[in-house]
Order: sequence, then C-alpha cells, then structure tokens
Amino acid sequence: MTVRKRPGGVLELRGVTGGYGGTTVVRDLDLTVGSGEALAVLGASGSGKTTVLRMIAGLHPVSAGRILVDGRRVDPLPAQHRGIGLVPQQGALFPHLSVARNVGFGLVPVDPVARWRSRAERAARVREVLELVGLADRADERPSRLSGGQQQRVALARALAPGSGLILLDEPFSALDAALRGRVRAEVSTLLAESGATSVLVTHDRAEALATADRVAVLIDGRLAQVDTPERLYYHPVSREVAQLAGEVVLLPATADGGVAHTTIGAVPLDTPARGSGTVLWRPESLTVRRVGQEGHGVCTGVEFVGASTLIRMCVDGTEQSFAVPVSGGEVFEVGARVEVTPLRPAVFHAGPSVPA
Ligand SMILES: Nc1ncnc2c1ncn2[C@@H]1O[C@H](COP(=O)(O)OP(=O)(O)OP(=O)(O)O)[C@@H](O)[C@H]1O
Repeated sequence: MTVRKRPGGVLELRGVTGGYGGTTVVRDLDLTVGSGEALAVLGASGSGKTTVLRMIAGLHPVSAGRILVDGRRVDPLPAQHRGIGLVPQQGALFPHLSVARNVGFGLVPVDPVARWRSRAERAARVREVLELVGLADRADERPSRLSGGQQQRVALARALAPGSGLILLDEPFSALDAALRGRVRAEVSTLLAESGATSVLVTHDRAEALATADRVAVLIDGRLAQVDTPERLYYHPVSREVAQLAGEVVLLPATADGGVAHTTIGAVPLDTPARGSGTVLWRPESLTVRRVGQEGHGVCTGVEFVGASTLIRMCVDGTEQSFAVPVSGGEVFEVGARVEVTPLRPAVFHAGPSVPA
C-alpha cells in the first residue's frame, strides 16, 4: 500500500519573540520553511530551541510577532486547532494503549472540520501511517514491546496521522544509544520525505542537523545567526560562533589583503577577498600537515594520536598553535620534526579581533 502524499504546509515566522516572565529568550525570528522542506534548528543548550518549537506548536505563547501556516495565522489558536504534529523526546507514548491506539490518539474529531469522523476512517488512517513507518504488523502490541527506535517511529506515525503536513521534532533521537541513533535518524528522514510533510527538527547535535536537514537555522542566544544549506553552513559560516557550532575548526590570526591572508603558516588563499585584520578559518580536513626538510615553517612540539585524526601542536615563528588534522597514510610525526601545514581549500576570513594565537 502506498501512502497518499499530502502537500507539506508552508511555515512562516515573522518577528517571533517569546520568553518567560519578564525575560525574553528568543527574539525577532524571521523564517520561512517551504512545503516539504526539512529544517533543523541547531543551537547550544539554552539557546531557545525548545521555546521556538513550543511556540510553533501552541504550547507556549508568543510575546510578539506572527506564526503562519499556509498563509493562515495560527499563533492565536490553541495547540489542538493548529494541525501541527509534534514528535517529542522519547517516552511520549501512552504505555497502556496499543501502538494503533497511540497513533489514533490524535484523530479524535475535536475540530468540527476534522476529516476523521468515522471509526472506519480513523482505522484506515492508522493503518496507512503504520504502513509508512513499517510497523503495521505491530499495531496491537504495547509500546514497551518495541525497541527505542521503533517507539520513535510510532511517535512519528502519531504526529503524521492527522495529515497536518507540518511536523515538529524535539531532539527526537537523543534518548537512543549512539549505534541506533544514526539508523533511526536516517529512517525518520526518509519517512518524512516520503510523507511530503514539512518538518522542523531542533537539536544541539551538529551531525544530526547537517545529516537530516535541507537547511539548518543556527540559533545563538535566541537569535537566528544563519539559515543555510548544510554545505554552506559548514564551509561558509558567517561568524566564528556559527563555525564552531557547525563543526571542528582550525583558526589562525590573519591579515587579509585581497584574495590572500597573511598568517603564521604563510600567505593563504581566501574564498572571498577581504581586507584588514581578523581570523582565518578552515575545517580540519581542509588542511594537510606534512613532514618536510629544513625549509618547513614549523617545528612539531606535541603529537596526540586520536584515531582518524592526529592533534599536532607546532611552533611557528615562536608561537605555538594546535592543528587537529587528519593525517593520511599513517604518517608518523615526532616532537622536533619540521612540519608544514598546507591548505587544501581557500580559507574563510572573518574581520574583527583575531583569535589568540
Ligand atoms: N519554563 C521556563 N521558565 C523559565 N525559564 C525557562 C523555562 N523554560 C526555559 N527557560 C529558559 O529559557 C532559555 C531557553 O530555554 P530552551 O529550553 O528553549 O533552550 P534549548 O535551546 O531548548 O536548551 P536545551 O538544548 O538545553 O533543551 C534558557 O535560559 C532556559 O533557562
């Protein structure tokens, strides 16, 4: 059986601001999530991710701004009339109800225009979404008999069941162990794409955000710092803070002079011409470290082997810097060796106070 694909809702946040008591924790959010798009909101703990999700779901009021779904304003509506599905962290299923009854829970026709009036219609819809998540044969079981990953698929089916076309996911994989997390994450992404739903997933896990989203919105201290594709966010972060949230970085103080910047490892190409003092930034895999003869610009002062990469501390022009870079071909470095760092791709330059060496 194939599941009817419903067009995902278009979600718009316009100047959305909210907080607790007199304290504003998210401010002035402007964002459009397109139909069928998967957006991840990435932020450190306390940056306001859950607050944003709760405001969209209708579980927390906005203090200013508007939230629209398909052009219709929903922020004045109670949660049950917004038609938005929510997949919370693990533990959200009713343990005393079967899988099917958990999924059917949201199909109660509280709204006079609800489509799921008859018992037969509701049962058919439950079957349909359980087919989608691959658990139709477990419909009569209690959730406790399912694995953590299967339980999260039931939670997803429950969120999809009313056919809202807009699904919010609040750190939905955080309670799963590391081995299971990657697999369930990939499954849920595929299921969401197949359902055609628009989704907003909040996470503090950068790999989760980069791997699952069409675009990632980075939230820093309650403000959107960058909304971009995973690739652009990773390789073209707009600030050092965004860069560090999106992955490991190597930073060096630099003076930009057009298409190059002068650094302690020499003149390096920039991806965008700039002028003035600031910081250059690469992802570790964009640099390579080699042993060289006497002409090397650095001396290795420390080596820490951590498997896929090696942390190399080196002294260049009297200053010590650390580079955690992948070392190819099992090359061995020892303290005292002359080494050279070569960029494999142009650096990103950010003007402003440079990083401490
Ligand atoms: N019910 C509440 N009452 C008062 N302050 C709150 C409440 N809930 C959250 N906060 C505060 O709002 C800020 C944002 O919290 P929020 O839970 O939205 O962040 P988060 O990014 O989801 O964090 P985490 O990743 O740790 O869940 C934090 O400073 C938090 O202490």
